[in-house]
Amino acid sequence: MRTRCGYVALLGRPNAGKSTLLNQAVGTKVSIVTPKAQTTRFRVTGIVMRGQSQIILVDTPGLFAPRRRLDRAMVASAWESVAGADLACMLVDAFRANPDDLAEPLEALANTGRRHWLILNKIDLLLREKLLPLADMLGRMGGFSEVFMVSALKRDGIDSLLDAMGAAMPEGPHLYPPDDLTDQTDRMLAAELVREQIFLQTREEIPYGASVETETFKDLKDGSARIEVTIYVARAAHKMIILGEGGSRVKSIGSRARNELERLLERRVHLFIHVKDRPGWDEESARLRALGLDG
Ligand SMILES: Nc1nc2c(ncn2[C@@H]2O[C@H](COP(=O)(O)OP(=O)(O)OP(=O)(O)O)[C@@H](O)[C@H]2O)c(=O)[nH]1
Repeated sequence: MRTRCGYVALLGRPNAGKSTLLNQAVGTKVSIVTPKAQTTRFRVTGIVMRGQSQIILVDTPGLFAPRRRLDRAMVASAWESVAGADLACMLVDAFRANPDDLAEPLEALANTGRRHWLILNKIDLLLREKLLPLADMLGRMGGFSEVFMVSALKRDGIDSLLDAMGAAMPEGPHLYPPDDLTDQTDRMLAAELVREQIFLQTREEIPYGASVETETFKDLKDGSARIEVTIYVARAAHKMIILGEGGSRVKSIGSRARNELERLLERRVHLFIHVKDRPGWDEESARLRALGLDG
């Protein structure tokens, strides 16, 4: 039997549920999930085997109107993922969908000339009578060749979606070994899990102004890992908030991130967190390059 392999770009407004879908598809956490919008900054791939098909899923930063430079870079990065993909999937939060708000990205997607599918997510929050007309309207607006209705959270409809994706991949050799789940390194995962905790444990603009980098990742003789990460914050005042009274918040960020890391890496982890302020970090092109988002 011939093998198939291809790239699927996952697109969608912030908070549509792309990371949740990616993690469900892969079967483990490869992308951080928070209730707040715009948490995805890296293009993370998840690799899913479906019979003879290898599906390489690319999670993209949220598509939204560019305001600051980092935002523009994130939007550009999302469209770049589409250009390199065999299939583009537009994920829409069916519960909060506003067709007017979607007109522009749907048109832009249709104009790429790539094969594109619509995935209506969060159907667990919606009655069927509301869902079907929405699917019909968006399906026509975006010229989608297929429309799927899923609940990424409840894993409803995910298997049929993956079966269809597998069958839609072009014939070709697999690009990754069959047991690879992602191309995200453990270094990147460590930084992302710390960033996830910043999103979960601080409020308002603080998480959006913070970036996290893994400085060292050492394998120790006893099988554990020694990891040092730095949290860069946009303002000195944010540093105080992230540290918390007597360092209590950064301790809590560190211990939750470490627990997650130990669970996912299946090894003991010693995690050290430094907090530094670097005003205007998100305007620096060097930092954008470090995030893989220059342009
Ligand atoms: N009820 C419900 N909630 C969902 C579903 N899928 C995702 N969510 C929730 O929606 C929120 C956003 O999910 P994410 O997966 O982080 O969304 P995202 O599209 O990756 O967001 P960005 O990182 O902002 O691009 C989280 O609180 C999820 O738990 C779903 O099928 N049903």
